Amino acid sequence: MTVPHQRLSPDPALALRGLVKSFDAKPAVAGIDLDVPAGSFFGLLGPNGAGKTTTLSMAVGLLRPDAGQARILGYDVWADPAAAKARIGVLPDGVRLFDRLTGTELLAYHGLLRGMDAEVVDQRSAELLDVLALGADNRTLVVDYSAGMKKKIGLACAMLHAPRLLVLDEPFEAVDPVSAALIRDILQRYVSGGGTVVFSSHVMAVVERLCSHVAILADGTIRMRGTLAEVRGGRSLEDVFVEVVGGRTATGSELAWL
Ligand SMILES: Nc1ncnc2c1ncn2[C@@H]1O[C@H](COP(=O)(O)OP(=O)(O)OP(=O)(O)O)[C@@H](O)[C@H]1O
Repeated sequence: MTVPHQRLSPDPALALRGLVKSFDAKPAVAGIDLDVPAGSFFGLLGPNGAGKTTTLSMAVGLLRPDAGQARILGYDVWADPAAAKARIGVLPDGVRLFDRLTGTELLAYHGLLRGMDAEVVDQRSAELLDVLALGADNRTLVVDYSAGMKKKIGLACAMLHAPRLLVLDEPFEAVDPVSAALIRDILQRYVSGGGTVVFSSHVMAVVERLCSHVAILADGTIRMRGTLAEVRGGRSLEDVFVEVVGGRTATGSELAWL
């Protein structure tokens, strides 16, 4: 099932202009312009090393670009970081968390850092832990969580302050199918309520199922973008993806020694 386009407003939730980033003179992102419509469920696809994490990190103010601009709901991420960051929730790559805390403590820390009322934090964090099946009274430290549980607590931290835009780096990676279905459901409801989600993924089925819009990245540039239907053009997303990124097919003679 694809999600219908929801209440798209004319101002993009996220606007990237001319983003460029190199590491040791090697371009990782080579000039990206992208508008993510407000109310959309936006999937960023690309092979390993395409520049997805680098792009999203620059988009949310975690990594300074060599050139270019990122605006979140009209606020420049680098010129007006407080206003921009107040409006987003981010699940970064690798989810670096203060992990010597329980889930409840970590959420309290995030909520209070954002200036939220302690009672609201308590009530929302209990609800998030419950909905994400992490257990509101779980005394396990986050450092001892499984990879999938860490993803889920990272997502809870990103959602706690009810941001208008969620930017999620591979939210479904390492997550079991039951939890993935749960996360899909939560995100679909969030978008139905007017929120915007941008996420990177390698899982075509998830992107096909959830996204209203898709962009395919390769070698630090956007190769294709549009609504899901436009990008697919009546084919499977996987076929389009492989064609766009120039997939290599095995001849059968490789690894003969194996
Ligand atoms: N901190 C860094 N230092 C040096 N090179 C980096 C750094 N971060 C990313 N790169 C390089 O930039 C390129 C893009 O990496 P990036 O992590 O953005 O890709 P990605 O599309 O997210 O890949 P994946 O799907 O494997 O997570 C790669 O060639 C990577 O090696």
